[in-house]
Amino acid sequence: MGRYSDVDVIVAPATPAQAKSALAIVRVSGEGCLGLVAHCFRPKGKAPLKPWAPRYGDWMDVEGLVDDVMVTTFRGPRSYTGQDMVEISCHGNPVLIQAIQTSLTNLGARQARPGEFTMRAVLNGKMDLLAAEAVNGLIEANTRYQADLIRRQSHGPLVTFINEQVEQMLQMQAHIEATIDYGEEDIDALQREQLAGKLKTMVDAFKRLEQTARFSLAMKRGFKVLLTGEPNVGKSTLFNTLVRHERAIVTELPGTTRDLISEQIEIGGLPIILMDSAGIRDSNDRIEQLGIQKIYELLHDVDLVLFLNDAAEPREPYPQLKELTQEKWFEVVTKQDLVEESHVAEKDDQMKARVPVSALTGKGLRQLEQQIVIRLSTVMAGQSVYLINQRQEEIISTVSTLLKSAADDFDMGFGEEVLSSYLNAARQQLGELTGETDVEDILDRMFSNFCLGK
Ligand SMILES: Nc1nc2c(c(=O)[nH]1)N(C=O)[C@@H](CNc1ccc(C(=O)N[C@@H](CCC(=O)O)C(=O)O)cc1)CN2
Ligand SMILES: Nc1nc2c(ncn2[C@@H]2O[C@H](COP(=O)(O)OP(=O)(O)OP(=O)(O)O)[C@@H](O)[C@H]2O)c(=O)[nH]1
Repeated sequence: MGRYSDVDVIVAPATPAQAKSALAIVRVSGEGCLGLVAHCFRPKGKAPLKPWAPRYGDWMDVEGLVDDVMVTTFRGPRSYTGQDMVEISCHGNPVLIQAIQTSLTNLGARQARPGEFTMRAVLNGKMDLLAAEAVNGLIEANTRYQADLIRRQSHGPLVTFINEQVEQMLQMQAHIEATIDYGEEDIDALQREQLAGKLKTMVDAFKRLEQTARFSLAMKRGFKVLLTGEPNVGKSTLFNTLVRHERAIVTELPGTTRDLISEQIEIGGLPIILMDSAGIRDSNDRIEQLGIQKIYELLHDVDLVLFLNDAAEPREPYPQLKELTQEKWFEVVTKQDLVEESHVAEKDDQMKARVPVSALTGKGLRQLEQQIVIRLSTVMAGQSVYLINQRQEEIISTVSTLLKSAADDFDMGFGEEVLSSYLNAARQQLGELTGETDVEDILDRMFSNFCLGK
């Protein structure tokens, strides 16, 4: 079990310990915890405690009655941690929660470290590292959409993907070994070409996976969507309409520029930081002040740009926009109520869509929101595997770089053994991702971010 002893009985509140609430749960895990609990808990009635069946009774400490509680016992290995466990459900008062904990630490239990219950679950084979990270992700999720993504991921698609890739790498390496061992000469050109082809497929797969991290990050901090366009096209009006139309999420918005008015809303389950660039585009003076560079930076910093165009006096989109990738911006034709229907020309290609709206009548708003969601989730389209946190992102990014270098070096004519050593390094990284190598180091770093009692 390495330096992680799990013989200690650990105790921690699994619910907020500093706030008052109707109920609270104190969690206990470890060999002998049922005995400790027997010292403090007096169930009503004579029947003995049965595992997995909650019982009502009194919790006592040396001073007397602490609280009337519900106690559920679990018998290892059929528990969350895989050990004997107890859950004490008491009244949600910090004083009572603390008293229950103290009554147990006085008997020899110790306060659990953050994430230690889940760490034990990993060490006891109840879940793998990625599933444990998903538990934390679930607790941190801000929207239902995000929770769903994380839950789906925790069921193993990432592990399956990694295992498949590692298998491929091993096959390539076995192939290389075989030719190095038995062949008097180098691998022939055809075999090199095949290896290069496989490597390229692998590089692409990891690149796609790497990009999903951007999406997950945005799911946490919000997707930045910027409204731009000439003065008077209706930016502020559309901004206000979208904000009122959707439930506004009131949170702090770190990192948004002062010159921008912004508001966090939710569209189609995606958290969105809607920004009105009125402050920037207001007058030519301000554009001069801020400099073209600033606008460039802003356009590149946000996830999506809506170029608003007045239906009655359409203009050419800004040249800066045309330098962005196609999925990163689209045109919104405003004030449709002022023009004939025939002006509403929709383009065929979805990525070149021009969305007609009227903030006045509400026409086209649904389509606009749909288009925003489509654009923002393009990274995820057709992708069943994705990354949910920074640790995963860092590892996949390293693997991606290693494979890219391998492909480049191989193209430049380096030998197969060079390729093989890149693959070794990549497999080592992937082992860390799933927890096959260096588990304890990873556990240390990973679980320090968890909630107490989890
Ligand atoms: N009261 C309570 N609610 C909770 C949890 C908990 O631990 N306690 N959970 C904690 O995350 C979540 C539910 N997840 C759980 C996962 C596994 C087990 C568990 O005891 N598993 C055993 C026994 C399964 C069985 O009875 O068949 C096992 O896996 O062997 C319990 C809860 C959310 N709600
Ligand atoms: N008929 C009609 N008028 C609109 C619509 N949207 C905005 N307007 C009007 O257009 C004018 C400009 O709207 P704003 O929302 O202030 O435009 P803006 O782009 O934010 O303007 P600046 O703050 O100067 O950049 C106002 O008089 C609005 O009432 C619309 O959908 N239909």
